[in-house]
Amino acid sequence: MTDAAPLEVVGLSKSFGSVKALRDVDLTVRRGEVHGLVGQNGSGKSTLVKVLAGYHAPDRGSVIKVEGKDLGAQPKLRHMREAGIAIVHQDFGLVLNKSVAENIAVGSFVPARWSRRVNWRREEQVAADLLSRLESHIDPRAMIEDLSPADRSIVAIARALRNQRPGSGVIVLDESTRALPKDALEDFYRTLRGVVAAGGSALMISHNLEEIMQVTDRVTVLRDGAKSGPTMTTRDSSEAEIALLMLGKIVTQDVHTRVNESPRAPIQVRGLSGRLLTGADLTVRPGEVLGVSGVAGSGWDELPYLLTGARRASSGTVEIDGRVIDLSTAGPARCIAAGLALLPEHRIDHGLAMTLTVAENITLPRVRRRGSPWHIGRRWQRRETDAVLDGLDVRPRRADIPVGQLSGGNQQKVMLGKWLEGQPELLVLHEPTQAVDVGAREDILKAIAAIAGRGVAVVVASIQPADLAAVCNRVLIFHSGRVTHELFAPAPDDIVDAVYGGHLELQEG
Ligand SMILES: Nc1ncnc2c1ncn2[C@@H]1O[C@H](COP(=O)(O)OP(=O)(O)OP(=O)(O)O)[C@@H](O)[C@H]1O
Repeated sequence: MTDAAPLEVVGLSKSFGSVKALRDVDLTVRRGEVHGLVGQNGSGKSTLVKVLAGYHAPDRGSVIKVEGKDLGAQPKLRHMREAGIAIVHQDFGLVLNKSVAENIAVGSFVPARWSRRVNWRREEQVAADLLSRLESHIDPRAMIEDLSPADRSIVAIARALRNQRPGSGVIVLDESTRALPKDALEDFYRTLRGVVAAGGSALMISHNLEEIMQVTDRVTVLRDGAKSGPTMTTRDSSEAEIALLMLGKIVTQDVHTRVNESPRAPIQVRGLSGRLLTGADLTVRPGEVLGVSGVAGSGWDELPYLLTGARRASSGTVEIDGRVIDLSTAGPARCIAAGLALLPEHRIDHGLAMTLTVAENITLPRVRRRGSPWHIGRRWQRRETDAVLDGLDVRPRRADIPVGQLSGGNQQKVMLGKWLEGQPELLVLHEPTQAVDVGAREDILKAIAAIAGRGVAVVVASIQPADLAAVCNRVLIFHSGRVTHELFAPAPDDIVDAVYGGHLELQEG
């Protein structure tokens, strides 16, 4: 082992045409540390990860050293991997219908020289050894889909360690914990601490400043592609100080935006069943923000899709203004026509058309109604687009570029903006503040309250207790496919208790 840092980046720049995504960034990850990397949406974090993954070539003059070795001008994925840089992506990137050993082996297994066969017994042993290094007893033959979220996260770390010698290498955690429920986070953090205690290192990218404070040893802040202030020792700084360096302004993390409900007839959902939900009944009033949450596998996260026709329900109806829609037969088109709108969790696959422009994405739901077969009409499109770009501070403020060129958080704002400009009867949002920085989170929560204030019934499905507490008039908690708790204007701790505590009775309103 050398005295050199496991990772040292010097003068790293990356341009996309005229956009300078990274400007002269210096960053050193020390041995045995968890190094936090934070920044506003669009500040260059993903670009830095993609350079470290060998996906983007950095601009000329940038230097990347691993264990003191300069990786040259255009390091590729293979060079990064061999040098011991491993990326753990959001949602872990595991193949659900493959085994633990197969997932750990992906991209790394060595087929036999002549037969080209993979020796799966050997791969299972490799997986077992890695897992035992992490003090885990997960069966290498188990299918990923049968594992808990906590165990999946440990498999992802084991896979990252596969090409690293003990006591060296850097695991890059690219918002890896975003979708992890609270009860799985402790296991993940414990495993990570074990890795760095054994001399490994980690670079953790996260929008969750509470997590950054809890887990990291030092933290670097990016702003507009450049370093904002020197790298700080985490315990000598604070969330407020980091947020100020990120955004250049003070933000209230404790947002409170609940609105008053309208007296109009409520939307009634009856007997909604799917793969996990079993006969859910719920009522949402126009102007109300209703939260839904629960542990993994309890059905709460299926509800947004069943309720909006994005996934066919096995049974269930929704009644809006006296019209009853059978959710076991109605598809998305009928549901949209009836005023049901969905902001899905996976924006790339389900929420946005990546090659269409920002303006086209924002106005898409209303093109048919507002335009004609001969003429779409640019003026209303420009008005709606400007309202979203300004209201949610989308950066860069460009209507004409493909939405795929925006950073993840800015894409999230566009996807939300698409529905904010309409007037659906019921807006269902799944993890609406994912991928956004603390400043944008405040803007998004206020925007949700504002649309409810216009008389729209809103459902927010989330595992973030602070988000639910900030905007919801009421929160339903699911266990085993059923509603077990109904909380009125709850505090975040009430939600955590109801999700992870014992089964309480339905609270009185
Ligand atoms: N392929 C690309 N073409 C053009 N511009 C790009 C491309 N990829 C990123 N950018 C721009 O580079 C800048 C940095 O984006 P990046 O995705 O690195 O930000 P980020 O800090 O990861 O943001 P977020 O927190 O929202 O994920 C943004 O202005 C973005 O629009």
